Amino acid sequence: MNCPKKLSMAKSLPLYEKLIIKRPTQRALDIAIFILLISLVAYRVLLMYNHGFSHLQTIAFLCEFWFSFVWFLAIVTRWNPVDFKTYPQRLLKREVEYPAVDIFVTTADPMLEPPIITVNTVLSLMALDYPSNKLSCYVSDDGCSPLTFYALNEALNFAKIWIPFCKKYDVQVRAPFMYFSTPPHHLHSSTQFQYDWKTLKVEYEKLERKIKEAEENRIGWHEESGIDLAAFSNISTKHHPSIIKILWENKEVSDELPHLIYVSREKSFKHHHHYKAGAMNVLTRVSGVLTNAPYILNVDCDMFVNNPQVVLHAMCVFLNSKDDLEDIGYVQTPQCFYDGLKDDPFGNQLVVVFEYSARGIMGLQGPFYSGTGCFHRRKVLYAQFPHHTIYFLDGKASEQELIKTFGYSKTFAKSATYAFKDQNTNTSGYPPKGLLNNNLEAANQVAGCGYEISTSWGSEIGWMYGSTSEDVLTGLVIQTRGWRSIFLALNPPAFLGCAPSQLVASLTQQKRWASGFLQVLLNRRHCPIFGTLFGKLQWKQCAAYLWILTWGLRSIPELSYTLLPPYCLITNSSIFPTVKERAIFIPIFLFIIYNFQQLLQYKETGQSIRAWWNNQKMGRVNTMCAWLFGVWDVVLKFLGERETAFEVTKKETCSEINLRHFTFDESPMFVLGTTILLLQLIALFIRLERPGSAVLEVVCSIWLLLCFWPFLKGIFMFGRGRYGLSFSTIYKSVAIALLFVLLCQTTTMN
Ligand SMILES: O=c1ccn([C@@H]2O[C@H](COP(=O)(O)OP(=O)(O)O[C@H]3O[C@H](CO)[C@@H](O)[C@H](O)[C@H]3O)[C@@H](O)[C@H]2O)c(=O)[nH]1
Ligand SMILES: [Mn+2]
Repeated sequence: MNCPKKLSMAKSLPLYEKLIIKRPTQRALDIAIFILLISLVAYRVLLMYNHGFSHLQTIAFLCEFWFSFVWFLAIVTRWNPVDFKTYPQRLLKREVEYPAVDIFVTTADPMLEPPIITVNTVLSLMALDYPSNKLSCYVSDDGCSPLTFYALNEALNFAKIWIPFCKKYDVQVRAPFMYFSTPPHHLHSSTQFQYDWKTLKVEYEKLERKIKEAEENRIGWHEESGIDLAAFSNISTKHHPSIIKILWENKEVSDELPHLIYVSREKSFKHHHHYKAGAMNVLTRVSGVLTNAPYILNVDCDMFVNNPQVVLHAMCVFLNSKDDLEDIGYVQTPQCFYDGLKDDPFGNQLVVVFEYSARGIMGLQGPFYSGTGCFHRRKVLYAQFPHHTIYFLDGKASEQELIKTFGYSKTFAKSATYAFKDQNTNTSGYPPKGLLNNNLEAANQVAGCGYEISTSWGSEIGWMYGSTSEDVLTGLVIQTRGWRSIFLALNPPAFLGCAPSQLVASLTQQKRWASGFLQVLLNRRHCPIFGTLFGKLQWKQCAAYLWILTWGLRSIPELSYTLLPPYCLITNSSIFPTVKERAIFIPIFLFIIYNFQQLLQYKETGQSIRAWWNNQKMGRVNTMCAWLFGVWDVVLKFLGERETAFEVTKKETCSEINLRHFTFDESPMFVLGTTILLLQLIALFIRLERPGSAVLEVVCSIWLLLCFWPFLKGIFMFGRGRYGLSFSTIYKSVAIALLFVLLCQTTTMN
């Protein structure tokens, strides 16, 4: 950073501050729940001590012990909530040279991720409030699609009028589809504005139409487009050479357009491409030889910029003070969603998780890396340690060492040594001026699919391989080296994305996360426990990682616990204290206080009671259906049966979203959900026929029935397309439920 001496940094105001949030009620409730959980566990122990061993009690004991453990982790995670406030105005006053930022956007499939969505993301990024000559936008296209390429080209033409418009009128939402979805709010201000607004809207609609027509594959669009699509002809998306095209080069003018580069990495049947992590590593290298900015911002193709000042905010953290110990590795913004369905019917907007758990983690070593909306220091991705103490490779590393780590490209090795150098001499990246057009050859080389063989990519440097949640794994590795991170919850939110708007997509995403997390937990090289024992991961941070990484595993105790009430009702036994026992208050209070706390959290975050109920219901469905299958995927992988694939989430433009109903398909996840529902029905029916003393068991069963109610609707909607469950799902579920009843009866006979 070229900071003039006269401007004494020490005296100037800080660029960001940490604010402690006090939540005494939440803490008290957390503790109360923990004490009740422990009491329940103690109750089981005493019971078995007095009445001897019982299978039923042992299962309950194990489950409740596990719930207490997870609750403990949750308390540690959210005990110290904090907030960070950044002051970009102060940064603007300091006469500093802004560092360059390389922006990465990933897209993988033009069918699941319509190009118009990607185009909007790219347009919003190119229009960021930051000197354009310091920004380079790289788009990775794993679908190697001429359509995406064409859409980007068209978008570029539109960008030439869109970006000046945004800057002139200080537009807040810079994704055109969003901007034009509402009438301009100062339409009446000036005739010039009205005129510009209308012109831009017409132009945007033209762009939309062109992309749509190409999508519908109107004959001749290839030729008519006037764009050279030869590189895309006669290739398979899974097997093709790398295609790198510089769509726009900024000629060092700060109010022009930023660089725009299209990258489709080489793919071959012989080499594993490692999904998103692989794409990110290619982008890291390609940008390394072309622009080599000291900071990297990455966003998914569906996350547009909602706060154009976000880069300035992030720089407030990175450039705060020269005297600061440089130990902040990345700055993460929360995943917020636009046009979320009312009352969060599929429980995937994660508002409460972000407000409570993420804020808590902010008070520890810092947020997990969550894959999108994150700024990294480049050298952090090259495995450097904080505080300039130890370099993964010191500045004097031999060429051989560099090549062994970073691969055979000499151009890249050289660029990496620049990245390691002090930030002070490296504000605009290497080479300091312009895009190195001559380096396209090197760029193609480092985008090759065999480039990483026997290098450290994916194991020590870059994005880590081995988990479909590459984001959490990569963040863990960084924090294990001692880096801290900072969470930037801006208002308005920095980025807005699109949450899956249908049940199947949502469950698939949950399944992938659960299996990805488990893969991190079981990773021999980098797991949080080793990170704390042998690395620099703080123990509380380790607890927070364990809290999230055990998501998938939670399905097993939860499913077992769910089977207990129907088992009791069918066999006329009991698992909870009876009305006559004073201990009955433990589960009752637990139930009341827990749900009260949840409700309070939904209220505090401005959500409805309905949203609470939907989330609590979907919590059960996600855990027992999606997460269980996530675990199953990992088991299969261990048995060598199959590779866990990264299934891309389907993105829909908001106009398509009108479904609040559950929709089903043939997935075995639905068999499980339906079986759980049927079991509760059977159990309650039996109980009606033969009243007994078990009361809480009945309550639990009814509660579960309500949670799985959409499946009952699914049965009734049988035969009505995707709103109903399929015949095969229903008969499989009936068979399993009957088998369970039969098993219950045989165990009682013995
Ligand atoms: O082979 C692949 C597969 C995916 N992607 C991209 O990865 C991103 C995330 O994929 P998506 O299907 O949207 O997954 P989500 O579950 O919505 O993503 C969340 O979870 C992922 C890890 O599970 C993180 O990587 C993401 O950043 C985070 O938003 C998208 O931009 C994809 O285009 C690729 O580039 N190549
Ligand atoms: Mn996504």
